[in-house]
Amino acid sequence: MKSTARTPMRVVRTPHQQREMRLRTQTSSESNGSENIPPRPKDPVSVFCRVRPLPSEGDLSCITVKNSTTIVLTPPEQALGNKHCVLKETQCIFKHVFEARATQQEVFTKVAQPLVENLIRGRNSLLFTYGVTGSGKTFTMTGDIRHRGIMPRCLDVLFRTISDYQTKKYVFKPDRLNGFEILSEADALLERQQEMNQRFAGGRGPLKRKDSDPELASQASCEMPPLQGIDEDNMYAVFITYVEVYNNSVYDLLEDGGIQKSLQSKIIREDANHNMYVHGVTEVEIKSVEEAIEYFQIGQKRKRMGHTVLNAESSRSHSVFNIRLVQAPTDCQGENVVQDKRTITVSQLSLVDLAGSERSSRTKNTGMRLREAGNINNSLMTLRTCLEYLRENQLSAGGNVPSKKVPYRDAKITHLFKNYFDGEGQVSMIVCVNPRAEDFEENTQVIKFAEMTQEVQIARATPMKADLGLTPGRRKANKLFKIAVNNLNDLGYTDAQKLDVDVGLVYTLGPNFPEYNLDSPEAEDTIEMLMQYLVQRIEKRKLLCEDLDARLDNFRSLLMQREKENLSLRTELASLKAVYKQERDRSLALENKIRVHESSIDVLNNKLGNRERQIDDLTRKLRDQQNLLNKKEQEKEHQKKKFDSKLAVEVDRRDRLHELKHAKLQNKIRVKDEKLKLLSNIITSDDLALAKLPRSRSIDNLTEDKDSQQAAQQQGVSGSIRTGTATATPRTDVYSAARVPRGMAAANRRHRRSRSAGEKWIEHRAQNPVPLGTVLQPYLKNRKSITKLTDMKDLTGHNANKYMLVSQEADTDGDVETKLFKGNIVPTCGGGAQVIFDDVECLKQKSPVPSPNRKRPINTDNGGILSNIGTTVSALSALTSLNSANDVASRCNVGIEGHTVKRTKV
Ligand SMILES: Nc1ncnc2c1ncn2[C@@H]1O[C@H](COP(=O)(O)OP(=O)(O)OP(=O)(O)O)[C@@H](O)[C@H]1O
Repeated sequence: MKSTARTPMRVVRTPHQQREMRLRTQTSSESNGSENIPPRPKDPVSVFCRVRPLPSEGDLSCITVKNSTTIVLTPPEQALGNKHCVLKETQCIFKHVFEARATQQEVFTKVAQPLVENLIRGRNSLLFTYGVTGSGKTFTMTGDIRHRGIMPRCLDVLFRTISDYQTKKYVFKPDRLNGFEILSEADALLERQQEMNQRFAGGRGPLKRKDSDPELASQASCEMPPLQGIDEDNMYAVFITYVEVYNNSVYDLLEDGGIQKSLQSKIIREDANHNMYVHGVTEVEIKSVEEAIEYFQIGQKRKRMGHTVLNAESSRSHSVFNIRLVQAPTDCQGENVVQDKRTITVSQLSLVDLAGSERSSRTKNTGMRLREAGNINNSLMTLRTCLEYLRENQLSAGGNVPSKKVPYRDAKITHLFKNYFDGEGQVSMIVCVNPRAEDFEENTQVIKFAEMTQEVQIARATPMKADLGLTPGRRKANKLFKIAVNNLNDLGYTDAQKLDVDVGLVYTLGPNFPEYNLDSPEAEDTIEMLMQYLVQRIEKRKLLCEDLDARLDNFRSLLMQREKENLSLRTELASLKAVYKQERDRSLALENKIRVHESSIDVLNNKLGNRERQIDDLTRKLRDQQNLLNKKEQEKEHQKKKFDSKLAVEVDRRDRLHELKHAKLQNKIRVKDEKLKLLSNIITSDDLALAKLPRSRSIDNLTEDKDSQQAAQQQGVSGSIRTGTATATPRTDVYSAARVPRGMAAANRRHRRSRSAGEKWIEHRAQNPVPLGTVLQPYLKNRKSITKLTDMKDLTGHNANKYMLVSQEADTDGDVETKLFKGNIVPTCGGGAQVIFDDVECLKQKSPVPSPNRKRPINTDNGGILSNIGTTVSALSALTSLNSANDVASRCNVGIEGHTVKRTKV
């Protein structure tokens, strides 16, 4: 188990954030005019001058090194003793002047070593060599096998310094945006394996180098002491890029994939920290100086091949060799890099070997060479212009003169180093001069430019380290712990290797830790004490391990038991799963069936719906038919009623006719009987003569009366009644006056009542009359209803003086006609009574169902219920039919005849 960091982490700002804050602070202070915040420290460009030895001993020198900082330029004429020379001697001062005898080591120590120290401390630096062709720029920067230049020495001293603090390969990985990301140990291991596979497969990958190249080894070995100032708690990795700027195009010299690809021009971009970089450049992680030199040589080779293809010269291009140092703090155990990208610090040392700066007129170049020279001059002129503008801007800062825009982008080489001049870092320049007289003029130009450059101020880079609040010296403690473990292992404590690193224990042992070095006596004491503690720890660990083993055995047996149970459960589970599968299949099949049935149910439901709709339609039709049938039935019933009433009327009429005939025959018989009686009386009477005439007359009259009455009845009731009414009275009067005892009973006038006196009615009507149901009803205040008039008492027994015969008839149209025959009951002298009709009322009730054959009466405003009331007797004769008259007459006759019969008996 690895312990976690005990010290709480502080909020850490990345270098970029720190730089941004610093720039912001500076901007605000400048804009506010505040003088509280001190201005950023600036250093001038460090310009060194190196004078190479004269190419040949016979050459005339025009440069004299006066002291370590000053040279004197002497015109060649003057050097030859020409007293009239126009040009004067010029004296130039530099930071340091290396005379011809100066060694590569001296140059490195003075110029490049501080830059490597900057690199280790996380600062950026730029070093470029400037001078005419053949002045020793490449010699100074690269050197040869025997005289190693600045670049290999930088790499050598760098690797010597960081050798114990290097990460494994691919822990830091370029993100192709000029930044880096941190891979975990596992990912880094995977990358390493892939690289190895590629190497064995012989495919694309890093260089395939020989393990020991004596030439390289000699070039790499400088035997310089490591530099101071390294952070021992950090882990480091070195990356290199090598590009060439030729004809204002940038080429990647380390790009894999053949010369054609290497000759593809790259573009320059700005990263998140405002640093310029070549986009897509090959960035190689190197772990030793030999590896770096080997890559450099590969680059050189590609450069030469490219120049052959392009028919160019090596001195016509600018070479940029970048050394990038990536560092990040280790974790609290000092073991691995903290997996936080923000903690990474990247510093860069750019070593630039510029092309020769001679004029084309002197070199007498033409064509291609002239164009090259033009480009070179242009880029160098741009460099010169940029530095001049920078100097002018810095000199006029705070004044009223507006600052000039520095034309970095006019040339690729200035564009690439824009951030050094504009931002921060350290810039150094070595002006290489060939002291021969022929180069006097160019040297003068170069030296003038170099002098001017010294006046350019560059902001000093401040070291930017991510402070995570971790204990310093943790890596040293880790190392001490591992030394102690190794020692114990050598002494036979094999368990010591199993101990986890405990840096806290190391801290507790030494009072001055971590000030002392690993090879100091204090460190040895610490290791001794550490070993003792670790021995105790190992013993305790052993005990604990034994206990753990016992527990493990127990646990194992328990585990085996559980495993067995698990196995049986698994078997059971498998069988259950099989059952479950079957059940699931069955359920799926059932579900499918259900789906099928559901769909068929849907179909049936649809059909049912259709059928129900059809049933509804048919029911509606049936109801219509039923209604039609009912109507027809009603009509039929109506017709039936109509015919029934007709039939009843007909039957009634026949019956009445029959009765009339019967009555007629009886009358005839009676008349004959009376005649016979009279005749017998006559025959038997003594006073035949006296009695003969009146009797015969009386009989004749009676006979005539009967006959005329019957005739009248045959002709019509109304006529008979009218006749009766008109004629009967005088005839009765005659009887009452002359023959009251034996003739027809005369009306007793004394019993006649006035109309104003109380009337008592005999209402003679059928047994079940048709109800009138009308509003207007005959008003009879005091009445007695009878249905038959069979006896005299029916007429006289109720003290009635009014008689009303109610007759109801239905005609063929279904109308009901009700007739009220009204008369006075007049007592006769013989004790009988006679009815004298004096009024007829006719009530006609129209059928509500009109007959299809019947024409509506014109006057039907009152619903045809009551058409006429109180018609007179004279009008009645015109309105009533023969049949009804017969009926009334026959019924009236009953009363009359009854009286007659009685009278006869009396
Ligand atoms: N300080 C020196 N000591 C000894 N030899 C030197 C020195 N400087 C240069 N030379 C020699 O001079 C020759 C030309 O030097 P070099 O190629 O470095 O010049 P250069 O300025 O790089 O030329 P170019 O601009 O063409 O690249 C080389 O053979 C080199 O060995």
